[in-house]
Amino acid sequence: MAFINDTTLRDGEQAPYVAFNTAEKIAIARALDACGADELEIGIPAMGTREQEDIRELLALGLGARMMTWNRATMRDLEASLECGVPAVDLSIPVSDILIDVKFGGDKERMLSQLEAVILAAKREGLYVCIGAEDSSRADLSFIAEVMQLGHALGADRFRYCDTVGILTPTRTYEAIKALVSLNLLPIEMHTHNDFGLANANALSGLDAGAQSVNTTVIGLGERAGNASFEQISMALKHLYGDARHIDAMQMRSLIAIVAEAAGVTIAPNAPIIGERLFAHESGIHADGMMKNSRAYEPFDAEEVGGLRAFPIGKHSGTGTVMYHLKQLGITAEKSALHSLLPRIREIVTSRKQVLDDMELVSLYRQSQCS
Ligand SMILES: CC(=O)SCCNC(=O)CCNC(=O)[C@H](O)C(C)(C)COP(=O)(O)OP(=O)(O)OC[C@H]1O[C@@H](n2cnc3c(N)ncnc32)[C@H](O)[C@@H]1OP(=O)(O)O
Ligand SMILES: O=C(O)CCC(=O)C(=O)O
Repeated sequence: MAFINDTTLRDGEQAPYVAFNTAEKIAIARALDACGADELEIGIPAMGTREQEDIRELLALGLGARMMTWNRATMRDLEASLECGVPAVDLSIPVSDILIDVKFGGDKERMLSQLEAVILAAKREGLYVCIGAEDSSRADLSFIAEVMQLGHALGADRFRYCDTVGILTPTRTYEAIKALVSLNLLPIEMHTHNDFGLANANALSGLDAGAQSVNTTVIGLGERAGNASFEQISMALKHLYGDARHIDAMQMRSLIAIVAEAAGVTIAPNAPIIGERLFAHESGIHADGMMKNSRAYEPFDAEEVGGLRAFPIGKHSGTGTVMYHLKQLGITAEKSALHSLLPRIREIVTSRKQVLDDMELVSLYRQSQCS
C-alpha cells in the first residue's frame, strides 16, 4: 500500500495568500489523520517561535499519523526542529544546477558536506530522515544517484524526488524513478507540482515505477498551481490501484471544507471527487443510463464521498429525465407524449442559463396537454 505524506500544513500553506492560524492547523491535522494520511508535514521550525509553538501543539495532539517538519539542510534549521521534539525531518537541498547556483554559488561539494553533517546530526538524535531533493526533475540522474548514495551510507530513511516546477510528464517520471529505484538505495517519495495539470498523474506514475510514498495536499493547495491532491490520490489509490484504503465520506467532506475555508478558496463544482455537481447527470443519454443502472456513468458510488445524485432538467435532458421528475410528482405520462416539451425546455434554459425546477416542468407539461 502506498504511503501518503500530506504536506497541506507546509507546501499547502505556501500557496500565495494562504496563512493558517493555530486552530485551523489543529483542525486540518485532526481531519487528515481521520482520513487516513500516514504522515503529516506540519511546518517549518526555522520560521520562528510562533511556527514552533504551533508545531508543538500539533505534536501534542498525539495523532496516529507521524509528524515531520521541513528544514533546509542546515544545523540551525535542524536545531529548531529538535527543539520542537519532532520525530521526523525532511532535510532539503537543491539538486539541479540552476538551484545549486542560486543557493550554494554552484558549489556542490559544500552542499554535499553540509547535507552530510546535518544528516549525521539528525540520525544521532534518532530522527527519521527524509532527504528533500529540490528540483530533482531538472537535475542529472547521476547527481541524484550520488546524493542517494550519500544518504544511504549515512543512514537516511527516504528520498523525496521533487518536481519542483512541475515540468515532468508521466513517461519521463516513470523512466527517472525506475532508474533510481533500480539502484536499491533509498525508498522514494514523489513530490509533484501541478503547473501543467499533471501532478497527480506524475505522482502515480512514480508509484507505478516503484516509488513507495507520495506527497499530497488537500484540494491540491500549494506553490503556484499546487501539488498532487490528497483526496484525488487517495481515491485513485483505492479505486484504480487496489489499495486497501478506508475512506470515510463524511470525514473527507469535512476535511475539504475545513481546508477550503481556512485557505479562503472555493471548490470548483466539477472538482474531481468532491465537486458538488459531479453526480448531477443532465445529458439525456447519461440520465437514462443511470436510471437503468446506477453504475452506468459513475466510476464509484456518490455515497462514498457524500455526493448527491441529481438529474437536472436542462438543455441536454431527454424525455427519460422529464418522465422521472413527473413521476416523482405523482404524474404518470407516456414518454412519447413528452418529446414536444424538449424544444421549449432547451429554449428556456439557454436563454436564462438555469435549469427548470419541478413546478416549472409541471406547468409546461399542463400547457402541452391543453394545446
Ligand atoms: C521548493 C520549496 O517549497 S522550499 C520551501 C520554501 N518555503 C519557504 O520559503 C517558506 C518559509 N520560509 C521562510 O519563512 C523564510 O524564507 C525563512 C525563515 C526560511 C528564511 O528567511 P531568511 O533567512 O530571511 O532568508 P530568505 O527567505 O530571504 O532566503 C532564503 C535563504 O535560504 C537559503 N536556502 C534556501 N534553500 C536552502 C537549502 N535547501 N539549504 C540551505 N540554504 C538554503 C537561500 O540561499 C537564502 O540564503 P541567504 O539568506 O544566505 O541568501
Ligand atoms: O525539499 C523538499 O522536501 C520539498 C521541496 C518542495 O516543496 C518542492 O521542491 O516543491
